[in-house]
Amino acid sequence: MIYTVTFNPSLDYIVRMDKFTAGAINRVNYEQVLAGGKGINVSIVLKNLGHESTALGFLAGFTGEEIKDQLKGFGVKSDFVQLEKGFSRINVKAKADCETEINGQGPDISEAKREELFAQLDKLQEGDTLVLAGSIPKTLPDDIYQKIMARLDGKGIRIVVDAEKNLLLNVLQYHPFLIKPNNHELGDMFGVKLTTDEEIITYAKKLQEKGAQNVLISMAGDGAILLTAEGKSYKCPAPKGKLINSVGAGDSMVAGFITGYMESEGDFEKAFHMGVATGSASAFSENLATRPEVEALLKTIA
Ligand SMILES: Nc1ncnc2c1ncn2[C@@H]1O[C@H](COP(=O)(O)OP(=O)(O)O)[C@@H](O)[C@H]1O
Ligand SMILES: O=P(O)(O)OC[C@H]1O[C@](O)(COP(=O)(O)O)[C@@H](O)[C@@H]1O
Repeated sequence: MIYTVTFNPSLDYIVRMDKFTAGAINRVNYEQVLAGGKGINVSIVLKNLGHESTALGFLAGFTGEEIKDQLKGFGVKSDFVQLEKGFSRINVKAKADCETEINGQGPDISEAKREELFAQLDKLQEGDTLVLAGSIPKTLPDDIYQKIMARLDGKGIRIVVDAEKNLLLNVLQYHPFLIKPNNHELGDMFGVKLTTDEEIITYAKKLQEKGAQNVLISMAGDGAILLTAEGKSYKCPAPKGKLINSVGAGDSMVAGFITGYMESEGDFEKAFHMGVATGSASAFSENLATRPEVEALLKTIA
């Protein structure tokens, strides 16, 4: 069984306008409200690709209700811990000549509510896959993913982590099966700007030295690089297409990789190609990738 955890789910308010001017009234010509947050996006894309998962995490308020309803609409199973105060955040994605994102901070999560999630995770079994993805509300300590991995250590659960900076660095000692920073996040972790593939591979290897098994580095329109635990490396350019909405492309890549890995019974190159095709299929679409869109792009890669 696959479980995704989103500590800080969101409603993504996606708007388009011809021009965005800071400090002025901007009127939009397109708007959409989508359930989001990294683990949630992974669950939606897994479902689109034909795989069941259960979305876990925390929801609050009227926005939380909408997120739950949208997931139901997608046919995604969920079992969120309900918070009594506050509301799940709203993340604004403003697309004009350039993209501006304003991500909310999210509700407080008490110790007792955290324990409720931990109790759910204690029920995971050998062979399960767990995706820990996205930021955490400011009120939580940034060793929370580490605490979860320590708790599940040795149980034979395949853990995938998609998070930034310390949240990710802190878990490496527990040997996550897969991590997926993008090239900018990888550079930020080491305080450097990475420009060439060689530099990216050098720093991705440092994450392996710190304990990560397989490291997938996404590079938006430049495709991706995979370093496997067995010491192999793969590079794949992104398929050609028109960029429409890159929100959720990284999450889609994670879902595609897991799908490719399961369907090929552990072939990393196939998983990698499926990941790239799924990321790009989402980037080339208003909504998250569907299976036919992914299959069409996969033919251009593999
Ligand atoms: N402009 C684009 N053109 C083609 N593919 C894209 C584009 N942006 C993203 N992708 C695909 O989605 C994957 C993940 O995108 P990226 O933006 O690197 O992730 P994140 O959203 O985590 O920053 C890329 O490796 C690529 O396969
Ligand atoms: O948890 P974070 O890092 O604030 O990111 C949340 C945002 O990331 C997304 O999950 C999209 O992520 P990606 O574009 O990296 O795939 C949005 O749905 C959401 O608004």
